[in-house]
Amino acid sequence: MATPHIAAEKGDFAPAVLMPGDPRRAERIANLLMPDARKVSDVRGIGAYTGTVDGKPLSVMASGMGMPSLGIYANELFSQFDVRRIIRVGTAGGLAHKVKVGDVVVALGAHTDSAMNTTRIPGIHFSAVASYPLVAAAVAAAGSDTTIHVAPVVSRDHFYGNPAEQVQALADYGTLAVEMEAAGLYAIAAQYDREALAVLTISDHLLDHSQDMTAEEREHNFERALALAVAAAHC
Ligand SMILES: O=P(O)(O)O[C@H]1O[C@H](CO)[C@@H](O)[C@H]1O
Ligand SMILES: O=c1cc[nH]c(=O)[nH]1
Repeated sequence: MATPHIAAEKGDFAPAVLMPGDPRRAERIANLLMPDARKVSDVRGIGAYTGTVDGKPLSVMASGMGMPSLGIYANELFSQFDVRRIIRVGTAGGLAHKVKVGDVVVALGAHTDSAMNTTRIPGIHFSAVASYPLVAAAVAAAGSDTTIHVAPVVSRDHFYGNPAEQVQALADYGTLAVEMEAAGLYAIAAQYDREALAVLTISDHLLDHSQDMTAEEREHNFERALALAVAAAHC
């Protein structure tokens, strides 16, 4: 049955959903992966597509930007459409010297400055972690590629204004990248006893902006991350 934000029926979604932030990237991914893709929802311009990859069902749907937006879609997909796993295919800013623009980060866990996870379990600082089988599948698909990293990221409520001392401290603690959704996704998956992973392409670097991707490149440059995401979706 349709929800306030998804105009589809239960069987319209595959058990695994790839979820970029950008609706245009979602359409591009669907066209790239699934010649048989059909649009199953388009509420608020957030297109959702379902088809098959190598005979296996897959859906692609954008989250919009930030945890509140992703939270709406993840909640509805897990609770109303029998979705079992969501794999975010996103962009992120590098915040440590060991990652470069164009590298891929498989987000093992996600620190956050958002209150959304603070209030989940009273008195507890919730740990937002990826699902191990999905991490393992993505790592296996990465092979020996040294530009693919497996590490914690930070999910922030603000895109602009990363305090320099916070960036340094996060890097000192092994955090490689900043984005805006993974911590929310991991927590919602845990809430529903489902699986989640974020595979992030580094689109810009907080310590050196000389190689930052343009808006168009951010829409297009995701193929390597996509291969890992599909491996996780179908593991
Ligand atoms: O490229 P996407 O997947 O949207 O991810 C990143 O880009 C957006 C900010 O430009 C935020 O959603 C952030 O998490
Ligand atoms: O949240 C984000 C996403 C991409 N790049 C950033 O610097 N921050």
